[in-house]
Amino acid sequence: MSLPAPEEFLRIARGWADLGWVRALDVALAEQLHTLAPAPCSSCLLASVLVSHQAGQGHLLLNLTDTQRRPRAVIAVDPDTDRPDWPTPEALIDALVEPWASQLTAWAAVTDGAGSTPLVLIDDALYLRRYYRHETAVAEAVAHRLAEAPRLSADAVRPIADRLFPPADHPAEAAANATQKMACALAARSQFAVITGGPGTGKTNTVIRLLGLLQASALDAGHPTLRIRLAAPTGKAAARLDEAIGGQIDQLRTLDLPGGEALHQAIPREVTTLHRLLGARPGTRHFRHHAGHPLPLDMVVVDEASMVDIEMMTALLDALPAHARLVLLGDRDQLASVEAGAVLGRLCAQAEGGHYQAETAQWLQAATGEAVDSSLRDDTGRPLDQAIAMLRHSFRFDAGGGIGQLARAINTGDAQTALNILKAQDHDDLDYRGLHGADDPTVARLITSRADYPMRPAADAERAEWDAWATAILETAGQFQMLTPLRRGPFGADALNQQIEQALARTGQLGSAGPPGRWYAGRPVMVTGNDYGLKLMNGDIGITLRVPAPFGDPEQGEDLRVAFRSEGRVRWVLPSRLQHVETVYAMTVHKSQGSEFAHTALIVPDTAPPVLTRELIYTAVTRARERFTLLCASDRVLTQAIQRQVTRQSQLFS
Ligand SMILES: Nc1ncnc2c1ncn2[C@@H]1O[C@H](COP(=O)(O)OP(=O)(O)OP(=O)(O)O)[C@@H](O)[C@H]1O
Repeated sequence: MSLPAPEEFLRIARGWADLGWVRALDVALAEQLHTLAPAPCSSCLLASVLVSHQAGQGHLLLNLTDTQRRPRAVIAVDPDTDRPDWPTPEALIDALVEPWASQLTAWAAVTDGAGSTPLVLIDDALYLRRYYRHETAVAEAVAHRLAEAPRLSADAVRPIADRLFPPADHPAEAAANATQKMACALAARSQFAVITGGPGTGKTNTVIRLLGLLQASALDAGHPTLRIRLAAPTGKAAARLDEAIGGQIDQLRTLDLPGGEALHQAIPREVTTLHRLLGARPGTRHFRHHAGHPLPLDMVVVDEASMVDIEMMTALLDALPAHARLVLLGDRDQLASVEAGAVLGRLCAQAEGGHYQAETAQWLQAATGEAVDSSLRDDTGRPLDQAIAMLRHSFRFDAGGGIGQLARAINTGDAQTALNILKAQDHDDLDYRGLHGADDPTVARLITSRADYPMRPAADAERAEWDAWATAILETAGQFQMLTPLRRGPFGADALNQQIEQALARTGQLGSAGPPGRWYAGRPVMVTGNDYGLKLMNGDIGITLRVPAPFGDPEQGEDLRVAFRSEGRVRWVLPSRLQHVETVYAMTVHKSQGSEFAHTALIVPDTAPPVLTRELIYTAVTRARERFTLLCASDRVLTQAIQRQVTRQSQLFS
């Protein structure tokens, strides 16, 4: 077949949008571009629909060669959809005869980055200009920081590093300590560093020691201490880091570091969100801090960096003063942000192999007394590799534990071993249950049989008692979380939440199920957008409770309030003030990122949606601290998911 004329193509593309194959937004872009700069042929408009579609899938670019080679990897058409009598995207991609890139070069909407055209073509990578700009800005800012000479001499680092990481007795711990010590020194050496590792590998422990090292050496040299802020992409992740660091900072006191009390005063204990740090302006994409008004800081540490998308990373690098250090912490194997650009994944793509040059290895040995393993040496390693440390020993999941073994099998794509581990029933921390359809009562039973909630205070109790009660309830509710890959459909979070509400109503655990979104005592909700007025952040979880209003005065009657814990205290919010919340007996795995629960249960549906990937299953499993349950409707779907790894299209750090 031959390609249709541009106008006819746009009509076909609108049909694709009606069928849900692409977004209306993707077609609107092509229409707008064609109005501004008429396309010489429809292959140009096809490319513009696809590059926008790719952005919606989290990719920064459309690779033209790969798209022609494997159209289905870019746009998979649902085989069950009634096909119209017009061509599919795949058929049109197959019909391209002329070299696609040279057709695009002839279009006024495309340049190689010069000017301000909406599309940019670099070799055979087509970008929306916005993402091209972000990718270039992030790559340049990181390269600039990496090019700076080492900040600290190995001789200055050594005595402090030795105190920070005293020798451990147990061989496994001694090895983990040595890796953390090297990661800490590596991060101290340059202005940009990444510390990656799975759950409980000591990223936080290492970074707190890094802060101790930097502040102690500043004090030792008679310099002012660094102005440091700790941040995370979501409120929930910030709160979790906040809880984790207190004890680890206190441990520093026992290590006899230079600087004494002044050192402890110089270690920040508060964690903020990136939005707050940069000064988000409600309703705009702009921040108060940027290159023209940089952050008044010498160092920023970002935890859960896998959730940081390219746009946020650009904004952060833009707002950092040129001299400031940036340290990113995160698990590179976790799901990337839903937004475009898997920045941490790209940064750490080679982390497994180390790739440390001789100079780095010598510096590390001098700074820590530890030798870099020969398997991690590579004299052709890139400057970026010299600033990336990977922690490999988990203190949370012992080597013999089920969750740790399962996470490892998933990460290596070994679906058969993962299934064997799950089904062997010989790990106390794992549980596998078959699901017979989405309305299998097993799902609701996990919620209705939850631990009992603490006793309600007396009606005339003071506010402090209600706060303590709400805290205990939030803790109990936070012990278990049901996770699903999907939002919609029978196995999606929306349907599961309704099903669970109905089951709770049947067992008398709530008044009546009512329509979705109705407020009732016991309803757990998650905030889905930052609300600066209420001091609630995206990802914060609250629980609806019936309490005297006002507290301490039962005569006035009772009312529903949603209790949240934020910034170390309970915040009671009127339900009507919560504009962006959803019920979270079940939540999507994407929403669970940055959170952790004693027990999680993951639903694997009976068909494989594109979102069900290795990263998603790994993220769900590693949300569990003590116990993981798999509710599996199809072993085949689980196997396919573990074998499917997403590669976000991008040229960042390539
Ligand atoms: N070198 C070490 N020796 C002994 N215990 C350690 C060491 N490093 C970390 N731990 C302990 O292991 C646990 C996990 O450490 P940490 O919180 O630093 O890991 P993490 O990688 O930041 O975890 P997460 O994935 O939850 O962010 C903590 O209880 C910590 O005290």
